Amino acid sequence: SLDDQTVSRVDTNKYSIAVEKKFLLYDVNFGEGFNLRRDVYMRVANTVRLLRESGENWILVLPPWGRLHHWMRMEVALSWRLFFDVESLNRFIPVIEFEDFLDETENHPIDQVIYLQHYEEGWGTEYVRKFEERKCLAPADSHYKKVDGEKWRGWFYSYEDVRASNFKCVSIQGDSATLRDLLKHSNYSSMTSIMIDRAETILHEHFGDADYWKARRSMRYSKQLVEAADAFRDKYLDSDDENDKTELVSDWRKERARRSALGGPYLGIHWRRRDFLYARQEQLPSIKGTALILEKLCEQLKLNRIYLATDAPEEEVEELKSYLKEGLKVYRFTDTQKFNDGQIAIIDQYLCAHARHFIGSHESTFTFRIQEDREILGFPVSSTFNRLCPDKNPDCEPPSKWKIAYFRSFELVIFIFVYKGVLKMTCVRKLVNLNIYDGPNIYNFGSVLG
Ligand SMILES: C[C@@H]1O[C@H](OP(=O)(O)OP(=O)(O)OC[C@H]2O[C@@H](n3cnc4c(=O)[nH]c(N)nc43)[C@H](O)[C@@H]2O)[C@@H](O)[C@H](O)[C@@H]1O
Repeated sequence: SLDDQTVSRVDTNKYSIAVEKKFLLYDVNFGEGFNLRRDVYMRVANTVRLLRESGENWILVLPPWGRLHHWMRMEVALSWRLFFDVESLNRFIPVIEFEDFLDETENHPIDQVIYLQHYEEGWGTEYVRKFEERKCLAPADSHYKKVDGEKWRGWFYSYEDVRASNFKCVSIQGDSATLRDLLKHSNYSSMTSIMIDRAETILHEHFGDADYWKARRSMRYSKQLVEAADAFRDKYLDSDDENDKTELVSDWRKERARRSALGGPYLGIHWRRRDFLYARQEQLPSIKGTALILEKLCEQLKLNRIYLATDAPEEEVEELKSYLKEGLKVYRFTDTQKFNDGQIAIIDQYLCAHARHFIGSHESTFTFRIQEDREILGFPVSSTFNRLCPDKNPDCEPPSKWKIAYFRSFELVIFIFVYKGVLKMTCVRKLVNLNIYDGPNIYNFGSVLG
C-alpha cells in the first residue's frame, strides 16, 4: 500500500518518529519531446532521493503524459502505468500517479507552484549553483493566472479543476541537488505539496553516475508493452531472451554488471526524420545513403533482417525499402489500434535495444534511450554506440559512449594481491570515472562487490 512505501521513519536521538508526507510535482516545457522528458524524470527523481536521504518524506507525483507535439494523436492525461512499470519506479523512490495524488489530497489546491527560469543576465563566467526568487520573465507570466481573486490556475496536465495556492518564479542555475536546496529553503520548507514547472531547467547532479543509472534502471517498461514486443520478436525476428542472452532479473536492484548480451539475429536502426531533418540535416544520410549503410552492415554482420524504428512518413519508408537489395527484410511494429504513439515509440526502442547490432541517429534523445537500454542489457559497447553518417562523410565522428555505472564514485574497490611473496592491498577510487570496467572484467568486479 502507499503507506507501506511512503512513511519513512527517522531515528532522531533514539526516538523513532513518523515523518510527514510531502508531494513533489513537476512539469516540463511544452515543446520538449518524450525522451528528453524521460531524462528530466531522472533529474527530479534524484532530487527526491536526495531529499529522502536528508530524512524528509517526499513522494514524487508522476506528471501525466500528453500534448506532445510529435505525437500524431493529441491525447492528454495519460498515466505512467501505460508506459512504465510503476512498481519498478517505486524501488528507487516512492512515486504515485497524479490521479492518486488528487484522491489522497482530496483535490486540495497544490500549496505552491515554483516556475523555474534562467537568470536574465545569463550564466556569468563561472558555473555557480544558485537560486533566487525573481520577477517572472516571459513566458511564465502568461502560463499561470489568478482566478476567482485568490487561487492560481495553470495547464496542470489538462485537469481544469486543479488550482494552486501560491505561485512564484525562481531563477536557478544548478542541478538535482540545487533543487533539493531550494525545496529545503525556509520559504518552502513548511509546504506539503510543491509543483516545479519547467523542471528541465535543472541539470543532472552527476550525469552518467551510478545514481543516474539507478533512476534509469528503475524505468522498466510496462508489462503490456514488454509482452507485445516479445511476441513480435518471437514471431518475426527469431529472437528471445534466452537465446539472445538478454534476460533481466525481475528486480533491477539485483542487476549485476555484464557485457555478455548477444541480441536477436537482426539489425536495429533508429532512423529519425521529419523535424530532425531541419535541425540536423548536415548530420544525417539521404534515404539512398541510409540503404547503403544498412546493406553494408547486414553483409558484415551476416544478418538479413532489419528492425526499423522511425518517425518517417510511409513514402520515405517505401523509398528506403526500394533501395535495399533482395533478401533483406525490413520489419516494423505498427499496431496503432491497440497502442498509442508513446507506447509504439517504446516498443520501437525495446526492439532496437534487443538487436544484435544497433545504429542510431546523431544526437537524438530517442536514440540515447535505446543506447541506455542496451547498456543495461549488457551488450558490448561496439554493438551499441553507432550512428548513421551523412553521405558526404561516411567515417563521421562516432557518438559519445555513455557507459553504464553501478557504483557511486566514492565507493572503494579494494584489491588484495600477492606480489613477491608480500600481501599487498590497494584501493581504486572513482571506479566509474576511471572507466575501469569496459569488457568482461567488469563482471568479476560486479560479483566481488555484489
Ligand atoms: C529536433 C528536436 O528533436 C528532438 O527529438 P529526439 O531527440 O529525436 O527525440 P524525442 O524527444 O523523443 O522526440 C521525437 C518524437 O518523435 C517520434 N519518433 C521519433 N523517432 C521515432 C521512432 O523511431 N519510432 C516512433 N514510434 N516514434 C518516433 C516520437 O513521438 C518521439 O517521441 C525533440 O525532442 C525536440 O523537440 C526537437 O524536435
